Amino acid sequence: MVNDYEKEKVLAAQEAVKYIEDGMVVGVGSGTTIVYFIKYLGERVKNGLNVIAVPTSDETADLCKNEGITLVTTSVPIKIDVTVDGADQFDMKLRLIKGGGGALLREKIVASATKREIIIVDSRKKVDVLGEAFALPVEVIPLAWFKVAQEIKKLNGNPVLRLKSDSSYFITDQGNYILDCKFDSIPEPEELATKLSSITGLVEHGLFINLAREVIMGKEGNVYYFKHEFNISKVITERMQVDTIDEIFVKIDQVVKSGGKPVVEMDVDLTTFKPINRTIKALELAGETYRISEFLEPLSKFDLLPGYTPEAWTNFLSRNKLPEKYPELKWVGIKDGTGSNASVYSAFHIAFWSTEWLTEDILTEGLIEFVSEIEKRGGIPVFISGRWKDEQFEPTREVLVRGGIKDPILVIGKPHHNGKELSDAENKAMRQKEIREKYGTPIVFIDDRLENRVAVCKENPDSDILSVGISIPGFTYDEEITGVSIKVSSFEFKK
Ligand SMILES: O=C(CO)[C@H](O)[C@H](O)COP(=O)(O)O
Repeated sequence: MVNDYEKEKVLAAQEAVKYIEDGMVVGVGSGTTIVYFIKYLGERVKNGLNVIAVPTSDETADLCKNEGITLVTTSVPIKIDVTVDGADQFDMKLRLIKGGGGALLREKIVASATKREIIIVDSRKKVDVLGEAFALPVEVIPLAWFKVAQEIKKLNGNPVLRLKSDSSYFITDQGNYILDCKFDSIPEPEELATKLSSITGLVEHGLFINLAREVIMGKEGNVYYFKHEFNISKVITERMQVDTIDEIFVKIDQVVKSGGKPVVEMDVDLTTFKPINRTIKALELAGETYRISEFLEPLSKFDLLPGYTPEAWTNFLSRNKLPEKYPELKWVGIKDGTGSNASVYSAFHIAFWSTEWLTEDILTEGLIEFVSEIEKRGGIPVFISGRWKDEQFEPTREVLVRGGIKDPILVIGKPHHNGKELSDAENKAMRQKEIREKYGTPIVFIDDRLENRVAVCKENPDSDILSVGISIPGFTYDEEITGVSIKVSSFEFKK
């Protein structure tokens, strides 16, 4: 009987094998998840697929041979089209810990020669912060293991020499030892990687940074994709990003200096949160209802996912010429339309707002550092959202806390005022007074929608509030963003 995690591995492996095309040079990773991938690749080879495989371990080489897959074992080619490998942990920046099976050195060599590194995992591997529940494997020259271990202790790691079940030393395919190094957590993997790489006698460490292009994860019968390289928003340049964030910091400093309490207000959806999985699932559901085949494979069919606002949705439709392809469908309409008011948009929108998926959102790049810089300078970060149901509060908080924002201030929607239903913009405008009374002076408002920015700025006429547009990579944007000069694509900034 295959248990749940084995099923998740199977799902991820079945998905990954679809990316292998005739004539490719394919890197093949190591580990128990990869065993399934080799099996499915073998099936395709038996059906006529022509590939050359580059194995990352002797065990993988043997498994490939048994499946009749052609191998290169002499030296790693300089160009590998796709590599499929497993991982012990991955985070939202697709940084990995690898080496649980002891094959990290060859895995890293193969990954660094690969154009498209696909990682396949079961759901236990997804973490917010690397290293909390897994010791980082490090490959060392046997002669140097004790010296290297002492140096790792100075970096607050607790290294343990890996042994086999019979208590003999675990020897890698290259004849080296493995130190499994337990850190409390690894919040700055780049920094640790640099320090580890400078230790003489340490051959390679299991932190894989900027190597994975996507992660395919099986979870409870579904397949989830995590991609790092979404198309960067074309409407924002790096200069704009840097200048805008600098302007925000300068403004905070000025207000603090004059004794004020500067508040930086940030919208949630498509500003501080990236709803990737929710968008994919909502497209899939709408695709099933309206028989739109492209919606069933959104990541391979579209270069940008649709933003959920009417403007971003329309932008998505015209960008992909969908109404021309399916003229019989009603593509736009009211967001919660049902019955005769139903449209593809309402099917998408209703599914997109399913409460049970809210916790799958991830934070926009750089948010944690941005928030902590605001606080360091004496500013007050406030998350403001038109999310309108009571049950949306906890999942919103959960995503922020899980992402590393310990005690977020959340100002979340009140859909009615004096019996009147408020729009997102009206709601955000109405909350300004409360924010001024409770927290301080709003000096920055960051939101992906122009109408929200306009409404909030009107409510803060005296405070000279900075209105910042945002278009996060990977999603279609409100067309109005093109006419805004103060805008960002994420919260990343140069320190
Ligand atoms: O890095 C690895 C081997 O060096 C493996 O890919 C990693 O340990 C994951 O293995 P599994 O798929 O068995 O969980």
